[in-house]
Amino acid sequence: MNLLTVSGLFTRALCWPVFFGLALACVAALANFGLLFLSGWLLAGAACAGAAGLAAQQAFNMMLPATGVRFFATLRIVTRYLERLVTHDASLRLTGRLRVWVYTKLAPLAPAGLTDKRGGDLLSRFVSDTDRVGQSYTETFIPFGRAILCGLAFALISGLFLKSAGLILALGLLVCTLPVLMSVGLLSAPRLRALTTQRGTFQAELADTLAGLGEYLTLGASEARIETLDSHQKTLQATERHLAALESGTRSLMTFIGLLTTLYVVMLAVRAFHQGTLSAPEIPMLALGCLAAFDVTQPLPAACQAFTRARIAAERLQTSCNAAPCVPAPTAPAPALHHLLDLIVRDISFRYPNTQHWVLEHASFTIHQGERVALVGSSGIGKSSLISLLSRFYPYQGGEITLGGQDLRHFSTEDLAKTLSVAAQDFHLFNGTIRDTLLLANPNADDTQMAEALSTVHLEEFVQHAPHGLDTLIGDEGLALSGGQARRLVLAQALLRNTPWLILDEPTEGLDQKTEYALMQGLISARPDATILCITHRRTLIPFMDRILTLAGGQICPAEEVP
Ligand SMILES: Nc1ncnc2c1ncn2[C@@H]1O[C@H](COP(=O)(O)OP(=O)(O)OP(=O)(O)O)[C@@H](O)[C@H]1O
Repeated sequence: MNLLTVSGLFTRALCWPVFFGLALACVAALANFGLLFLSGWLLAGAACAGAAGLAAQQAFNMMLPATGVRFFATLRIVTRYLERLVTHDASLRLTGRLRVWVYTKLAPLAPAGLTDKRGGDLLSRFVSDTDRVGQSYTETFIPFGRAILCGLAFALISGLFLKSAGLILALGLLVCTLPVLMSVGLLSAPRLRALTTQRGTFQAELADTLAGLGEYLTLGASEARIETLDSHQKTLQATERHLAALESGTRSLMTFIGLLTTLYVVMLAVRAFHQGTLSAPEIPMLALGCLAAFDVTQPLPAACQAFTRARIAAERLQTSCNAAPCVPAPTAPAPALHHLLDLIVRDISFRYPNTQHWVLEHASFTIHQGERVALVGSSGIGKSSLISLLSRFYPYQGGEITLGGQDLRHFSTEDLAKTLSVAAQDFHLFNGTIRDTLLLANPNADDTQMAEALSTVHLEEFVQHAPHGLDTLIGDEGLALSGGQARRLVLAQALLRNTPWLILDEPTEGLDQKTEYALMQGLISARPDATILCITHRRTLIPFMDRILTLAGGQICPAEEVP
């Protein structure tokens, strides 16, 4: 994606508002020019008539130009207001569409494609970069479009009164827009690129710091962390200062060019007056018109920097969004499943992307529908990795997995989620209420179903005593819950989804033996027909299972002849 392909989003959705905004911006600039142009003529005309005696004073028509001045003043206010309204609305809508587009590109990359990215940096790309690209139309297209169109119109209008003045004005505007802006563009580009990287790093560091604040405090590393953040901030500020100095310096240079041009126009006008080709009131009229004309060049240095920022942001979004998903989405719709949802893993080999170590090597096993199977094995042997494969988070390099007679590769993760519920070991709880958390798993669940699921995982009493019952906030990552309560809430989510398969990764970790026993009993009586694959290190869970599979050396023991 670059700014041109973003214009695909732009042309489809927002073509008219943006062009309407440009038209309004041009009318506002023309009204400003007309106001000063006419005011200059009116004041000088009135002064000349006053000096020429009573007859001239009475002959001078004050009303018509004064009405014109009022008209231009009102038009300028109204069109400026409307322009802001239309262009900001267009910009916000474009940013919104861009964010949806970026989300649809990023979502299929998770989780495998995002493991090497920092959360804060991704957030910065998702929020700031989309903002920059979304606003590029109003921050760059409008000022440049207005400067070109109105610059031409101002030169033409001035040229109608004095040809040479029109030419000089056009030349002055051209010098302002071309060489000056090109140099500011070239000088700013490396700093803007550095600024984007520095800001991304700063936001990533800040996000990490906030997420791990507790750990930094307990490890006594908070001071060092603050110093790191402070130094990042100072670097950012230095780059921003440099860019601001460049922008204001350019604006001053443009003002200077504007004044020189005006001075030259005045000299030309005075000469024309002496030659009798221009009236006296037309001299200040051309001078003020010339000054007003340079108003449209003032936003251009900022627009130039905004364009470079947007281009860099578009490149960064392109890098993030154009990565191919680690697990390609199936091209055909989800296949029809057999009545029996047997899982057959045949000769599977798997290693993580960019690693050499095989986690699974020619592993085979079968789990029939309705079975309850424990998966055991030493820490780090690959049990959770196997679950990730079943959830289609990672691709496997060899072998075949079928579920209900269909190749797992033909399912999207969304289709698979209708059959499998996974209560993972490294679960994530969003900040919200207990109700929000449960509704996330099943948006149609009513209070009775939620109460049943909570009772099965032995959280009913906890929720009853919680300050706001189901509407109690659980905090970031379930911070307001104990480890065991958080895990049981995740189990309640899995139960509420009511899928035929339940995959539980260490479901009773952090629970005392009595609660563990009661929970497993409750779970099995709540879902007697569910097929359960349960990863566990705990011997106490084994009696609840029909059989045990052991993962060792990348293979499943006992080795099975898989059909
Ligand atoms: N995203 C990843 N990228 C690269 N290697 C990984 C990744 N996740 C896990 N691993 C590696 O794969 C191996 C298996 O890890 P896995 O989490 O599946 O083990 P486990 O059997 O579930 O361990 P535990 O019982 O401690 O939870 C480990 O060596 C681990 O370092």
